[in-house]
Amino acid sequence: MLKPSWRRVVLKVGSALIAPDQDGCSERYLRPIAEFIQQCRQLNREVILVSSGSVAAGRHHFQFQHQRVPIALKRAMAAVGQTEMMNFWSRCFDFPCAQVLLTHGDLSDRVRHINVKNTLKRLLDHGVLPIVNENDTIATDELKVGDNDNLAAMVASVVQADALIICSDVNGLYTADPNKDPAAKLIPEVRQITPEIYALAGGASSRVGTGGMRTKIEAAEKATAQGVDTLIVDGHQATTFQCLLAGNNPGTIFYGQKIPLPAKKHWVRHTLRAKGEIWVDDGCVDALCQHGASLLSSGIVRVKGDFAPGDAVIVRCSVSKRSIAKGVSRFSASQLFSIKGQHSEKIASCLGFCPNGSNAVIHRSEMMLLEKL
Ligand SMILES: Nc1ncnc2c1ncn2[C@@H]1O[C@H](COP(=O)(O)OP(=O)(O)O)[C@@H](O)[C@H]1O
Ligand SMILES: N[C@@H](CCC(=O)OP(=O)(O)O)C(=O)O
Repeated sequence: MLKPSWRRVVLKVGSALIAPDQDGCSERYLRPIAEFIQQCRQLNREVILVSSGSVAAGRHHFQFQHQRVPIALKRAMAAVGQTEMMNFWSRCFDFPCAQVLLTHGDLSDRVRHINVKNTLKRLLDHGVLPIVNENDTIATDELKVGDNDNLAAMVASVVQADALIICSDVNGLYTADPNKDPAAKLIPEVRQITPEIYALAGGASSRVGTGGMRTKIEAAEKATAQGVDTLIVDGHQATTFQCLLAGNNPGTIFYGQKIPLPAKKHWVRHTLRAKGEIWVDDGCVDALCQHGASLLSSGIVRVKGDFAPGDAVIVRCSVSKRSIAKGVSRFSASQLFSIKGQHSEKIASCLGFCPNGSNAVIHRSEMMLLEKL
């Protein structure tokens, strides 16, 4: 479904397509995908490829039979598999390819985020195909995104893509995992991602897949919030790509929201990870939810976690215990311990200084109310 309005597309290719037999990269599925990329470019569409498969492609170099691979070995597999995968893609094209390896930290740090954005833009401007993957060789649990569906959605947001196409081993979202339930039915269109949609998702069934359907729905939620149409399609079938080029939907499409979130709020909501919690009283919940106010110290009753100024936190109602909002705290956890419950004018005397010249603990421009209360 290559809409005329889609000028920039992020294409995500899963491990099961890159190395289906875990015996190095296989041409079997990659040729039609490479042709699709070429055709998109001929139609003046910009493509950013997010390619999984470094671990699956590198696995055959290591004598290891068990299904659960220790993390140090996985990193080594990724190191060797990543070069094989890049070589493979490069051989498919007569234009240059660029390897872009990212971790979550590269996207959550504002300066690095802008560097990634500028680099991707330069590559596209010069006709180079960016090929993105997680930097699995160095990524730790804390640093990594963890799956390439979410990574692709974050990349789609960074490059302000119009569409995200997730090529998987299944042709879309079904009412249940079709590998387990033969009666499961394909859902061709999703307009709103609700808890009921999440409830349909099961895990990965292939030996090499990471997130299953859940991470694809998470990716669709991230991308559609910024107005990016998101498709899940079957990358095994060459007909999928003919169908896309003919302007048809071969799988499931999640429609981009008509009113996209502003970029900064999207980044707070969908890229930053919360490092702690600020619990607030009922009056404060009312001010945030009903009046769109900034969070002030007077409404804070409890602070959890160890966070620094500039870190994201979850705001919780101390009565209902529900998560109300996510935002960037302008104060550290230890500073908030000193000023919680105090009126804003007391901040300077409590702390001995006013850290940033502002009284708001979380400014409303850096706070997102959470829809799923
Ligand atoms: N509701 C569902 N609809 C479709 N597939 C589902 C669903 N729930 C779980 N799955 C599983 O998700 C798998 C795709 O995820 P995954 O193996 O991680 O693929 P990839 O490597 O492409 O990221 C499918 O093969 C399927 O078994
Ligand atoms: N970054 C990892 C892949 C992670 C991942 O999400 O895999 P997949 O579910 O196959 O898209 C790798 O290159 O092996």
